Amino acid sequence: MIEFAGLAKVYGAFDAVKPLSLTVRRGEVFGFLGPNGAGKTTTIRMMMGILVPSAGQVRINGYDCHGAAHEVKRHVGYLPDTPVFYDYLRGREILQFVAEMHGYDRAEAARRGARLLAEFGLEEAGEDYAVNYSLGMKKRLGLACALVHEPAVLILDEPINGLDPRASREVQERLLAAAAQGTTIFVSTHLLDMAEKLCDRVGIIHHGELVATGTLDEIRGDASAAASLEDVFLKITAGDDGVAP
Ligand SMILES: Nc1ncnc2c1ncn2[C@@H]1O[C@H](COP(=O)(O)OP(=O)(O)OP(=O)(O)O)[C@@H](O)[C@H]1O
Repeated sequence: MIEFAGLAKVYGAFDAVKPLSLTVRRGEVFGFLGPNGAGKTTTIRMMMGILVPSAGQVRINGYDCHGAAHEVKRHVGYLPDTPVFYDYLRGREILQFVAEMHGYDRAEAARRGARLLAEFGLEEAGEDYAVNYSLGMKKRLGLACALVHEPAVLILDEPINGLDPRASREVQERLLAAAAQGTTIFVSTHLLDMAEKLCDRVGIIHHGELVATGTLDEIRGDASAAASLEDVFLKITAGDDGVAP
C-alpha cells in the first residue's frame, strides 16, 4: 500500500508538487498521468528517497520513503525514466550485481539474472555491454533489475516512453503479468493508451496538483458520458502547448 499525506516539493517559490494526498491499495495498478513538467518524476523521486520532500510524507507498506528509504527499497522495484547502467558491465553482470545488492548469494543472484534475461528476451545480449543496448533493451534490462528481488510494489517512471510498438507491448504484457500476481504498481505516463490498457485507477496531475482521481469510467464520467480518457486529459490540462479540448 502507498499512502501520500500532504507530500509536497517546492523549488524556491515554485510549487513542483502541491500537497498530494492519495492512497494506492495493495494489488492496484495506479496510473499517474500528466503532461510534461506536471510533477510526475519529482513525486516518484520523493517516493524513492532521492528527493527530500518540502512537506508531508509518503509511506510504502508503512515505511516512510524519506526516513526509512533503505527499508522501502527492499519492498520496491524502481524503473527510472532514463535507466543508467555502469558502462563497463555486461547485461548479465548488471543483473548479478543488483541481485547481490539485494542480499542474494552469488549462485542465487546468477539464477535470478539468467531467468530474467530469458524472460525479457535479453539472453543473447547478456554478454554485451549495456552501454551498447538500444533504448528498448535498456528499458527491459531496467525492468528486469526492478523485478530481481520480486518486490511487492513496482514504481515505474514512463516505462514505455520511446519504445517501438513491439517492445512497448512486451513491457506492458510483463507488467500485466506482475499485476496478475498481486504486485502493486504505480506507473507514471503521459501515454493514455497504456493507462487504458493497464490501470485500475488513474490520477491526473497538472501544474503539480492532483486534479482528478478515479477509475477510468469515473474519470470519463466526470467529463461527459461519451468522453475518452484523452478527451478528459486534454480538457483538464488545456492551455499547455496550445492544446485545447
Ligand atoms: N531542481 C529543480 N529546480 C527547479 N525546478 C525544477 C527542478 N526539478 C524539476 N523542476 C521543475 O519541476 C516541474 C516538475 O518536473 P517533473 O520532472 O517532475 O515533471 P514530469 O511530470 O515528470 O514531466 P516529464 O513528463 O516532462 O518528465 C517542472 O516544471 C520542472 O521544470
